[in-house]
Amino acid sequence: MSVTSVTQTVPKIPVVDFSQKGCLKPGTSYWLSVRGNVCHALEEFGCFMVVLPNKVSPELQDSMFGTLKELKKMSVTSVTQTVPKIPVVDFSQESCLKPGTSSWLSVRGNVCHALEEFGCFMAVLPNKVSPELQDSMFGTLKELFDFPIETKAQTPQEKPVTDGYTSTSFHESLAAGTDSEKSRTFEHHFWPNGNDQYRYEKYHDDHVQSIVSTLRFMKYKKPEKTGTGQGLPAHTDKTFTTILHQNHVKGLEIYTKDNKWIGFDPLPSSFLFMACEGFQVWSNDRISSCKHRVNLNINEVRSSFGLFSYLEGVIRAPDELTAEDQPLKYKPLHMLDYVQFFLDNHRNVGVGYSVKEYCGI
Ligand SMILES: O=C(O)CCC(=O)C(=O)O
Ligand SMILES: [Fe+2]
Repeated sequence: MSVTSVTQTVPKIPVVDFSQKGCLKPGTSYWLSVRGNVCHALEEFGCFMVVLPNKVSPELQDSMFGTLKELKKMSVTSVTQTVPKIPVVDFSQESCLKPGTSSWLSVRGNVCHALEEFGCFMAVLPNKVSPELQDSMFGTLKELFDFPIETKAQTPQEKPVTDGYTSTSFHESLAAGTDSEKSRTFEHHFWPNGNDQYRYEKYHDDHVQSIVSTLRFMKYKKPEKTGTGQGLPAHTDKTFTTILHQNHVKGLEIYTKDNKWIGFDPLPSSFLFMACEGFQVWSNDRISSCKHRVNLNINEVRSSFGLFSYLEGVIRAPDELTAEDQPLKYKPLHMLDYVQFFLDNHRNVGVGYSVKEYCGI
């Protein structure tokens, strides 16, 4: 595509080729040629198409259009829509994590509103999860589930936090604690010589002292038949908070205050943040734990990661959240004891058992 002449019989927008290095150096023959084409094109059409081969790499394109797609989705999704949608909170401004700045105040307002209304929100962090990081995370997840069943079944386990391997006919999950020791034990169980891709604990904030977390890898088999609701039954997590990240295969749904199931539309650089049962106790029911399920309708393997976080010790609502018209709703809750109780008794108490039954007043 050197130069398309402007004198074609079927008129076409003229193309000017800027691929030669010298074409921007005044006086060179390339420059003279390009200048002639530009002038001619402008005189005839008032415009031209500029061709700059290799200047816009496929990666740059992907990143530009990816961001555009995210922005487009963000602008139409709001917590005040009439058809409810999972609220989106945009964390793209650097200053939004600096307390007191206007973007922090705005994000804080959106987070509180979303949690009060839905118990969850989708956090959009453009450019924080690069395509390379995504590939590496989902690549590691695939490698993990490709290990023989015997290796997976012997994954180190520690109670009460649900580390280890579990499976049903539709779904497998592998979980490991996120402190350095547990995560190293997990890594060496699968890769005796270590695996650089797996070493995620470098992303973990070790200043979050009282939080115990489990990182769980989940893989859902292709549904045998779509529309049969295979996946995970409706439940609330027995954690304080859960943060989910998934591949492109939809299926996660959350239950709204007006009793509707709404689907989560994942974006590559986004997470779903959910307030869970511990949060409900701490907030004295101001925030309800987010009820959700996985309902597979696409004939593809769905993969997801969950960071399940628990608070060590006892949770009680702070004074600010209890008042005469808002009396205390829960006895103090020892989260890890509650998790252990549920693990030991879930067959008897059922999947719908919650903190209301365990320590509600
Ligand atoms: O796979 C998902 O997105 C959700 C998993 C989930 O809800 C759970 O493990 O508690
Ligand atoms: Fe869950």
